[in-house]
Amino acid sequence: MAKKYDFLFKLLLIGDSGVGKTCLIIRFAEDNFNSTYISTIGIDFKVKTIDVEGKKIKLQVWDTAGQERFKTITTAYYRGAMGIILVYDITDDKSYENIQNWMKSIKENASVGVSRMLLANKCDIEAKRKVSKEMGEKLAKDHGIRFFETSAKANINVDESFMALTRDILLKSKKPSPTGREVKITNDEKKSSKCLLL
Ligand SMILES: Nc1nc2c(ncn2[C@@H]2O[C@H](COP(=O)(O)OP(=O)(O)OP(=O)(O)O)[C@@H](O)[C@H]2O)c(=O)[nH]1
Repeated sequence: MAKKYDFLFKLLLIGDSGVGKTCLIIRFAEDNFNSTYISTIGIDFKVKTIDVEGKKIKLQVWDTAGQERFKTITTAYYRGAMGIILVYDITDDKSYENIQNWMKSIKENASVGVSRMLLANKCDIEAKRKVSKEMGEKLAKDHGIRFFETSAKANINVDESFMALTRDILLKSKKPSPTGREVKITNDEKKSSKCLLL
């Protein structure tokens, strides 16, 4: 059977528990939102194929548990990621401060040259904002990465941010670099699964 995509990219979302990683993925992959909070256990993923610059890109988007107790499991997935999305919650300043620790974790566990992006989620709840847009922009600039304020709930900048990161990876994959490879997907990986690896 003919392959239905030109590239397969693995993306990974990290950030403190409750910042909205799962909701961002569900909004992106299924255009849906649920306000019931079910904390991710270990790791999970969803798949979506998008068109970028005339190429069919299959995205395998990995959702990690933000809770510290799953750190050993989740960091094991950093290495295979071609893009890592760091997420904080604009109503939770601790989640913003912790981005530095998540950055450190990338340095320790991810492949050199991985594309990174910073998302400030829950921008629909302006009344409870604790982290200004400027603070987010500065943090992203300090690390030389893209930044978006997003809302999984109100569907703000979700597609745009995933598209931008995918475009960055595609650009890199056209040049010879450690991340510029097409990865194969196994049959077991083809369907989205719920809460793997305890
Ligand atoms: N208002 C608002 N609430 C959101 C948004 N995104 C997520 N939430 C809510 O925040 C809570 C946590 O969302 P999750 O997506 O489960 O958070 P998570 O980062 O995956 O959490 P862990 O799995 O524990 O790491 C849920 O109650 C969501 O409904 C958003 O953009 N706006």
